[in-house]
Amino acid sequence: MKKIVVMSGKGGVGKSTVAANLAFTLSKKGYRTGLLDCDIHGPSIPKLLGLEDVRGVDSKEGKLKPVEVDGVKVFSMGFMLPSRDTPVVWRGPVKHKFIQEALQNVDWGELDYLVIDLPPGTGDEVISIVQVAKPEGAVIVTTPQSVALEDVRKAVNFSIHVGVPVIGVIENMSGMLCPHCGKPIEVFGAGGGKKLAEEMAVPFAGSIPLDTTIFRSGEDGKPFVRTDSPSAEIFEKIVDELLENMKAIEEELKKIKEKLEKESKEKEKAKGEKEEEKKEEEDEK
Ligand SMILES: Nc1ncnc2c1ncn2[C@@H]1O[C@H](COP(=O)(O)OP(=O)(O)OP(=O)(O)O)[C@@H](O)[C@H]1O
Repeated sequence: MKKIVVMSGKGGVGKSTVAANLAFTLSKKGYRTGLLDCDIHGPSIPKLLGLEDVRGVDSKEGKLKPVEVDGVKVFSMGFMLPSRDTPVVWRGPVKHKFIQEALQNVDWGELDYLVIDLPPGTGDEVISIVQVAKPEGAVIVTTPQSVALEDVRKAVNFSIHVGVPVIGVIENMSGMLCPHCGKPIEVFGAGGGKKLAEEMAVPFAGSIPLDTTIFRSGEDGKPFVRTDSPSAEIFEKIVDELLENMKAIEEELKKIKEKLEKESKEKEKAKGEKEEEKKEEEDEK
């Protein structure tokens, strides 16, 4: 099971929308997919998928059972909270324990991909989740404004620090088509995400426009990739890009690992030969 975390430098940029639709696109491509919402303070996945009333967990032999939505197995930290209106007022260690239990005890069965929706930012909870989950790739979601882009720098540096490769930066709410004249309007600007990704030498996966279909789908509890909107097609290409990047990074890491193993074996061999020579010299003496 490959784990992909979806993160953002700041809140409200569309991270959960991307996480949910990434999971449904992977499932559409034939992969067995799970979606884990790790945002304790503001779990949005239940709302985006019409699961707000799911409460409590159907546990099987001490395992937490995910809810299946159109072939995608979904589990939200929100399912474990007493009610959707209850704020979480736990201190760090309690939250860490809760996160650890949820991450280790969900009964996913056989999966190809697990998409993890992280809380916004790079705080304590994000560190806990990444340490426990050990993901293979990170997707960073941003919007074009400079305030959001500044936080992306932090998110990229965080990924580098914790050793999770960035498989793509996605610029969300990147312009919209005027419903009257059809011309593009750059509501929050555009292109900043791509520039920043280039600057920080991480892959850029694509831009998603500000689109009323995306907003409406979220309100109706349905993934927008299940609609016939142009944004669904755009998103499918973004997912292809993410998968290609992930594959390329995996191959690169495999090569590095093989090179290091070869070097270590050669070092061991040389060391053995040296010791042998030394022993022979001593014997001769
Ligand atoms: N491209 C878009 N076009 C229109 N609406 C969008 C788009 N992307 C996201 N939205 C809407 O913006 C709102 C916030 O999205 P979402 O919950 O995915 O953000 P988030 O970054 O996960 O937020 P949080 O920080 O609270 O977890 C939702 O109502 C969603 O439907």
